[in-house]
Amino acid sequence: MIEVRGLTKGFGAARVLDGVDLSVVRGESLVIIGGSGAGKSVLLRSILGLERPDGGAILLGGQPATPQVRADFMRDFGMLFQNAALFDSLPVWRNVAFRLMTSLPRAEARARALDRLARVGLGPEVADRMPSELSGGMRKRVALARAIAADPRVIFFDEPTTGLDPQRAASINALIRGIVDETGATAVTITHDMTSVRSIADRVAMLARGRLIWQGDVAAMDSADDPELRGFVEGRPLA
Ligand SMILES: Nc1ncnc2c1ncn2[C@@H]1O[C@H](COP(=O)(O)OP(=O)(O)OP(=O)(O)O)[C@@H](O)[C@H]1O
Repeated sequence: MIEVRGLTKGFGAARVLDGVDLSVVRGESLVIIGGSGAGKSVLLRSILGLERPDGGAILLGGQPATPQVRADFMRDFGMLFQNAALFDSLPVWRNVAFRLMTSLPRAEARARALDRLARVGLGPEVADRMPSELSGGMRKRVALARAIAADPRVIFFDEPTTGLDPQRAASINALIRGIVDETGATAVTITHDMTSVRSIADRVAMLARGRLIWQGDVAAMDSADDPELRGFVEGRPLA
């Protein structure tokens, strides 16, 4: 579904990505972990075409990511941004239906929005409220409903649990896993929340020093002996 080959990207003298190789297989849930500043966002932004890599290649659905290939790919993708990124001037249902409004009549778009809100545990009474009237956890749910509004085949989750208490984080993790299982969508998540990793991932890739230093099934993570991965997973203080 997504293939990254030898990706490099630097800012000034700093080389953030130094030859990243990554394959995301259709239908899998891949979680990319790594410390703050490791380059997770730069990698995600490069895949999305928001960052211009210095070198390497990105393939989407097996084809080099030309503007046309990227445009086709983007038609089928959903994204949950770290800060929810809702439009403050639009009521909740319009936020959820945002991408549907051009292709569906208003009443159908609203019905779809209500369905997706129900899917993430929010009742119809939330639909006409403004984002500013919601708690952080509810805003994340609305953003999740928006991400799945158009039945995407690929969904990106950027730090989905940041700023949530452990129980609300657990419900977002469970929702994400449920959506991936039910829809068969391919999911790519970046996070440093190990609880998220264990709830969401089929496979884990760890980014450090500009490279993916470990990749494997989530079940293999705890028995892997890579010292950097061990330190991260166990939350050991940095030397
Ligand atoms: N536009 C930019 N200009 C200059 N430096 C940048 C830019 N974007 C990212 N960087 C640098 O690239 C490095 C990686 O940043 P990135 O945001 O990808 O890290 P991250 O792994 O997502 O971290 P976090 O977990 O804290 O969000 C950082 O050192 C950052 O300062």
